[in-house]
Amino acid sequence: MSLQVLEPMTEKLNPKFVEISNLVKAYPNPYGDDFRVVEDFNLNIRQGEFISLIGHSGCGKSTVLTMLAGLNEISDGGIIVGNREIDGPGPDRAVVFQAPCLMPWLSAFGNVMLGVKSVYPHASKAEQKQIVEHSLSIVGLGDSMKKYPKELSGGMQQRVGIARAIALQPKVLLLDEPFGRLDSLTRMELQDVIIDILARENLTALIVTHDVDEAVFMADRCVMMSNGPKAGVGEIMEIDFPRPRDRESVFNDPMFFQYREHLLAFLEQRSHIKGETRVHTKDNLTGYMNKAELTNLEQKLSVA
Ligand SMILES: Nc1ncnc2c1ncn2[C@@H]1O[C@H](COP(=O)(O)OP(=O)(O)OP(=O)(O)O)[C@@H](O)[C@H]1O
Repeated sequence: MSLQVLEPMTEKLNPKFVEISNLVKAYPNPYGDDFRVVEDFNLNIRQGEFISLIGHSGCGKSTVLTMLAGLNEISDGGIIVGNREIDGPGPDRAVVFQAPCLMPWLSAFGNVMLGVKSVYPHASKAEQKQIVEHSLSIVGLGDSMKKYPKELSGGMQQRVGIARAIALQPKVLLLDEPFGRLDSLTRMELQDVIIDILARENLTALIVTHDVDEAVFMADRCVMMSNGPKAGVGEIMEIDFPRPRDRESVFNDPMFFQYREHLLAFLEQRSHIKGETRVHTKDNLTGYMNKAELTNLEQKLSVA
């Protein structure tokens, strides 16, 4: 069964499936003027593309994601998803947060069903059940549907969170540090789950992450945000690894080292600069360091 049964996608291969234009988020401050967290943030996302959004803590990554989700009011500028300007949350966009926040009195099946019923109230009971079961199976919980959150590990709970999101059959999947609380093995497993789902369902996705390896491994483009306030897109780096991606060959590819080095160099050196967005392909990457400098920098960033 395909998750597109109820609502077939019509905007295939749209190069500007998501258009974020001159986006601003400003909060009023006690002095009567605005604290502009994000300003002139511009980004177009292709249908089916996977974007990773990376930047220093507090620069405004989650702010951009929640505005795209429709959960945070847009102060200025706008966001178009599939030819429609967004003005609030909608089933075309689903979010997976760091904590899955499951209803403790409902089973995994019940938690996923909750969203399906509200988004597809007119689908038959059999169709709703089929969507829930399918979503739980593709995240690897086919045998644990009847379990309650307290009977599930942190990783399994996050799988339910992912199933709940994809069961809504969104066009855009938004991931806000979804693996931040998980151990590295579970994190890798869930990265693979997400990559598989996106390939299968042709979903467009954006992940906010602090993990440079994750940003490179998962994405088609890494978008690096400049430091706030007034944060915007500092640089964009295209990741030229074929899909489907195989973890071992990606991590052993010399380009992987160069991509992550470039991201780290941005975080260290350029993230305060705001101006014209620089776009990098594998042929024009800059900012290389030698291995010792890189190790030094990684240690510094992990302490910060
Ligand atoms: N309701 C609010 N009122 C005022 N300022 C806010 C509000 N919500 C967020 N901010 C500010 O917006 C800025 C960006 O926050 P945001 O959570 O988007 O950053 P982030 O890059 O996702 O951070 P992190 O990586 O640490 O999660 C921060 O300086 C934060 O203090």
